[in-house]
Amino acid sequence: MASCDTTPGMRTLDDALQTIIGQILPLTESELLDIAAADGRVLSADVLSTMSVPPADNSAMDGYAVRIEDLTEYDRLEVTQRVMAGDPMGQPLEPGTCARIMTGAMIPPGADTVIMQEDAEVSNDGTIRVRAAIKPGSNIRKAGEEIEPGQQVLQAGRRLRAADLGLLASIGVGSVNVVRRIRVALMATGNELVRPGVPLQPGQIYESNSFVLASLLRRMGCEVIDFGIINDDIDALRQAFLNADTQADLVISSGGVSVGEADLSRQILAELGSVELWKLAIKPGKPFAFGRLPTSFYAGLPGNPVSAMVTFHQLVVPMLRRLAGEEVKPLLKLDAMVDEKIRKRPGRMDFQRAIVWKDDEGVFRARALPRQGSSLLTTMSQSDAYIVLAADSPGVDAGEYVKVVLFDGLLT
Ligand SMILES: Nc1nc2c(c(=O)[nH]1)N[C@H]1C(S)=C(S)[C@@H](COP(=O)(O)OP(=O)(O)OC[C@H]3O[C@@H](n4cnc5c(N)ncnc54)[C@H](O)[C@@H]3O)O[C@H]1N2
Ligand code: MOO
Repeated sequence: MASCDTTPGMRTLDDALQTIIGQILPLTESELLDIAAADGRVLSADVLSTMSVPPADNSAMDGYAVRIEDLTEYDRLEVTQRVMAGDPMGQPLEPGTCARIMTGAMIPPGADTVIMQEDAEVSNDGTIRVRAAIKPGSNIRKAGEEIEPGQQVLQAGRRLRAADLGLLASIGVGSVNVVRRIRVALMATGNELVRPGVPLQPGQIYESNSFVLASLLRRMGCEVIDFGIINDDIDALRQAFLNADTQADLVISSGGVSVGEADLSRQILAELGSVELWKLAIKPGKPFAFGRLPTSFYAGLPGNPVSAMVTFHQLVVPMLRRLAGEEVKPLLKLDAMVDEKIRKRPGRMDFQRAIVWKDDEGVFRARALPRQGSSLLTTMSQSDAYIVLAADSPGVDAGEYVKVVLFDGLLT
């Protein structure tokens, strides 16, 4: 029978997130940036359009601008003008005439419908005959049909995506106010750690967490202040925490948050500020700590590389979103069928690394990697999703459905 994880004092992930969201207030400082430079940044103010989009009625097709009633009154229409996209307004349409028009060109006064050229038969005498039944108003994009003056196009708290930058450009906005970059101090703790590039001595390992975390932080638009490796020495750690606190909005360390004799991070956090959370019912990531330093927040990630990533995704990303004034929404979870059984000990919510694909019948399938140790960084590199198993779940059998969170959906 599966035994339970009975670690005392473990908080659920939801409970922890509530504490974090409740304690953190969004930053209030902002900066004005060109829209190209604002990619991935968070708007600090609503953006309202001062103009109509499109600015004028224009053609959605290459063809002929006509007056719809002329189609019943005249067998052929004379092409009397030609309007291209970018041209000034054409001449008013006289009865029995039409305008050659290109996609994006302004509709001349009097015209109310565009015939696509495939529906027009062109004669050498400069007239056309319309071959198809046409609905009045066809192929015209009306001024303001997408955006009207005064309309809010983007809301404060929006993390700008590619389409948003285009949208801003389309209403003539060249620069926007965004929340200033969140400054994050990053440190890796542990006497065993060395940076790649030097040979390992017995007992040492290469430090990898800060490379992973710095990459994730930059993807979130943060300014990373890298404090490198700090030894398990109480004075060195205290000094690093104090320095980091003066420079950053959020201090993140990895390692040293568990219960071992060199696990000093929490001790220093308690001494300099307050421990608001410690020990979560998640696997991996149990020893995660959250608290306050004199002027910044602190997140203590477990040293195991997978634990550090899982806690970053589940807890640090919401912290960063909250600091930036974004709405913190639950992650989108998909249902996928497992093709092999998964066993788990009840007690902690489990984040198993998995491969996800769609089978020939269109069903999402997931398979947990065979090894799930929290020290195995290869499992993060070789997978594309987390299978999320509830704390009380004993696991699932082959053919049952599980919840999966795709790494792509994590936006980091
Ligand atoms: N008696 C107990 N021991 C442990 C418990 C427990 O509940 N009781 N929890 C285990 C769990 S779960 C985790 S997770 C780890 C986390 O411990 P720490 O956060 O204190 O991390 P360390 O002990 O410093 O390191 C753990 C592991 O990760 C390696 N590491 C650390 N930093 C890095 C880095 N920057 N890059 C690469 N690898 C790193 C480190 O060498 C250790 O092997 O505690 C368990 N123990
Ligand atoms: O929580 Mo630890 O992160 O299980 O390995």
